[in-house]
Amino acid sequence: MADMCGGGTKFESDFKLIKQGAEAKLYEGTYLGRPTIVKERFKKSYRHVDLDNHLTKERMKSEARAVLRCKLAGIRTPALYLVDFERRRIYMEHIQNSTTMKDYIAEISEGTVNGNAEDLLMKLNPVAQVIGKMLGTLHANNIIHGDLTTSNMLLVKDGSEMPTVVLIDFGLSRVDSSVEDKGVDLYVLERALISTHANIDQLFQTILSAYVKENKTESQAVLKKLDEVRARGRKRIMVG
Ligand SMILES: Nc1ncnc2c1ncn2[C@@H]1O[C@H](COP(=O)(O)OP(=O)(O)OP(=O)(O)O)[C@@H](O)[C@H]1O
Repeated sequence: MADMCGGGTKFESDFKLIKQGAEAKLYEGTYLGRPTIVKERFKKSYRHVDLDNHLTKERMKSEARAVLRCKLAGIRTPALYLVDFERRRIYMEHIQNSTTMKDYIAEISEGTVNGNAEDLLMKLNPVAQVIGKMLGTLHANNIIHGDLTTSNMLLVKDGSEMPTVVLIDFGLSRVDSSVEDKGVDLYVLERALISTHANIDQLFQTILSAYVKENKTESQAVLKKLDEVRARGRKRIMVG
């Protein structure tokens, strides 16, 4: 094997496991001299091996395709360095000095006097604008993220006035999409915001206002779909 080195593999000596998620293991290290994150998807033993290989390969392909489309559209994502289908690994840029939006909101909330919602919204306004603009661009380019949560947005602390937001984890993404898909994408984000961050219902409105400006041609149709998806969600909750 090409990457064997001494008793262990070269990969294991070069990369350190940093997270074991539901779908994948995450490693950090250096690849071709650059700080790198490697995402290695698990084998699912409950699935037939051929089906599992096929599904994993498709997911990795759609992840790579979406990242490329984002780059063309000017949306910041980690650069892809290598896609190794055989070992189920994607090597990507390690976004340095970053924090997830989830942690950032929690951090800002802690520093807000008595959890004052107005104060909190004012502080989060610049980053909400950037997120809305980014999502408007994403959808205007027919890219669906598929898992828009505040853990999948990284905020780079580079001291600049305009926040830099990097979108990650495109494992459920698609690049061929309908207005319905876009409505669902926004609904996922709304639910994620409501369930993890109390006190900031208004934040989603700020994100939507910026979204509308960026995705002018179809935003009204997407917002209408969003309303329909919300209504379906409420019905499901009532029926149980
Ligand atoms: N390229 C990157 N640069 C910096 N940090 C990253 C990068 N990719 C992932 N992370 C960090 O690792 C976390 C998990 O990443 P990711 O969502 O891709 O993995 P996952 O296994 O799908 O996670 P989960 O099971 O929680 O959805 C992110 O929230 C982020 O903190």
